[in-house]
Amino acid sequence: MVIGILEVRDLSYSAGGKEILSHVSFSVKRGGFLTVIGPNGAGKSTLLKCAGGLLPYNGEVRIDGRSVRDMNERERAKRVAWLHQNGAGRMPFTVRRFAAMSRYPWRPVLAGESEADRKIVAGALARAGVEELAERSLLTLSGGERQRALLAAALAQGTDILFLDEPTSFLDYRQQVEMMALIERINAEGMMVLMVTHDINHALHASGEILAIKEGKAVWHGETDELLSTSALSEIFETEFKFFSVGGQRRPYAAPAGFVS
Ligand SMILES: Nc1ncnc2c1ncn2[C@@H]1O[C@H](COP(=O)(O)OP(=O)(O)OP(=O)(O)O)[C@@H](O)[C@H]1O
Repeated sequence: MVIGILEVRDLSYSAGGKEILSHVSFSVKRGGFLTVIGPNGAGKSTLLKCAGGLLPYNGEVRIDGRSVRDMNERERAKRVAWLHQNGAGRMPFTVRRFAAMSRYPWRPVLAGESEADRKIVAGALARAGVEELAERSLLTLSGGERQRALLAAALAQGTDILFLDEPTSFLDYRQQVEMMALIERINAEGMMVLMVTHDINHALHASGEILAIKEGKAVWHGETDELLSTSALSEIFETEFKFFSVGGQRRPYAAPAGFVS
């Protein structure tokens, strides 16, 4: 059996007198790409927050066999970088400064930026294509620029796991294409990705595996190709889906039948 870099076993979470996640289990291998899909309010973001150790949970989450519960914040930040939904992009820092701040788990407390930090930050800005924005304030960036700047900061953090919560929300089509291409490139370079998205086509085209959550329970988990050959997608979203093959594309596109005239 292949042991994943990220192992989630029997994960449950309750809040406000309600069970929001119920006994969810999955694992993601080193360098893998798993996307979590499901209807509004299914528990997807909560799942990400629990798996990243940001919320208290029942069950077990392990990274390379070590319980996330036993890690302090710096230890977790050495392993998992985040792009949060409506993330921290409204802070009054330049893109370079913000990316430099994300080196903190690797620095002794109160230590300044080292030459190695500066090189890593420069590399991250280049990988995310935001070198030209380096001295711009995050407050002045468009939505797409801000997402790339935040991704650069996540890369500068130097982790091998990336959590993405709706990375393309509020982006126009060109920015979505560029963002997803960047995420796929980062994954191809070896970063494990756990992504939540409402865009089923981003899930189908970028990820190796898909996990569907509904009312806090895992209702489907498998390789992305398997999802294309069943009625699972229609059942998950309770609306019929149709698939369209497009020349040159590895996988078909999916659309709710109600959208297709
Ligand atoms: N602290 C809390 N107290 C009460 N209810 C909560 C709390 N946190 C989350 N919930 C509820 O849990 C459910 C799951 O929320 P979550 O944000 O994880 O869903 P989601 O699948 O990411 O939704 P969406 O797709 O709409 O973003 C929602 O009904 C939400 O209101």
